[in-house]
Amino acid sequence: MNTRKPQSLQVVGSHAGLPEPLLQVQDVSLEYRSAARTVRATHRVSFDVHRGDRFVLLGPSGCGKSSLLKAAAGFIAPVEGRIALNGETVSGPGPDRVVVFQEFDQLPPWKTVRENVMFPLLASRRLGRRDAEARALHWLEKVGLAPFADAYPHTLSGGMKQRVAIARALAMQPEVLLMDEPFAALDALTRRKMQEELQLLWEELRFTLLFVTHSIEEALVVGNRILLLSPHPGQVRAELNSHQFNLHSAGSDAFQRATQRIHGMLFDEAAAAPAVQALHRSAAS
Ligand SMILES: Nc1ncnc2c1ncn2[C@@H]1O[C@H](COP(=O)(O)OP(=O)(O)OP(=O)(O)O)[C@@H](O)[C@H]1O
Repeated sequence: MNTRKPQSLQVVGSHAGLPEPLLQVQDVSLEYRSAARTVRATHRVSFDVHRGDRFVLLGPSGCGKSSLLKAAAGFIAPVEGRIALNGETVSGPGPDRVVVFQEFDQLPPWKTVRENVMFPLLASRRLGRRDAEARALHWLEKVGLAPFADAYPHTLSGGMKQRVAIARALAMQPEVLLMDEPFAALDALTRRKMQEELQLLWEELRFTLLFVTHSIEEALVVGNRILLLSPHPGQVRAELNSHQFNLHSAGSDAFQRATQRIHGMLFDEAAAAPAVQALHRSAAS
């Protein structure tokens, strides 16, 4: 658990001295094209995710957060720019990037909890049936659902379904776990509990996380780095270090100040300008 005293938010500039990023998003523009029109979802967005990061994409509805996550997953291709994992251009989906979605129906209802977790391990031919079953049970234990291994998804609460989806994703041991507003459909108490459980899992396993949310509080609690995106089409407003915050600092003065500052950067052009200038200044130095 992070017990460091909360400090003020730092705008991130240069990453000089850091090892090669695990996931690189370079000048990525994403578009949806139909015969009638073209929608530009993001405009030349760049960011680097390092191994063990809890990297959050934060911005208003429609700024292209989910589109960026889908592009990192390989479901959609950039119209300009490049996404690379371990230096290799992402050209399609792969078992090294697993997505947890918001929707509870991401679990096939005809499979038990155990079979749901086993399914990608078997489909990707990572493991044979016996090993897949052992691994599924291991991960169900980690998320506290081993007693429900033989249950069907419709008998579970929303939070339990999301735990199964997390177990299923982590069982694949992906290079990056991609989460698209995974707790947004849960009630406030369950959402907080799930954020805590995710934090505890990360403390234990140090996986790499790319997490989408439009909640400033959730971004501060979940992330160690936050990319702020402008309204549609999404462009980078600023990148912040937020490792000093966690569920225990939520509600503190420093947390409230950080929330207000981010709110200003996201929604108030005048407040955003100095942050972006600071970003450029430190990137140039
Ligand atoms: N399949 C699609 N076809 C056409 N346009 C799309 C499609 N998916 C997304 N868009 C558009 O792309 C833009 C970005 O959408 P996206 O879902 O990535 O934003 P978001 O930041 O995740 O929003 P939200 O927080 O509301 O989920 C929006 O203008 C949206 O209408």
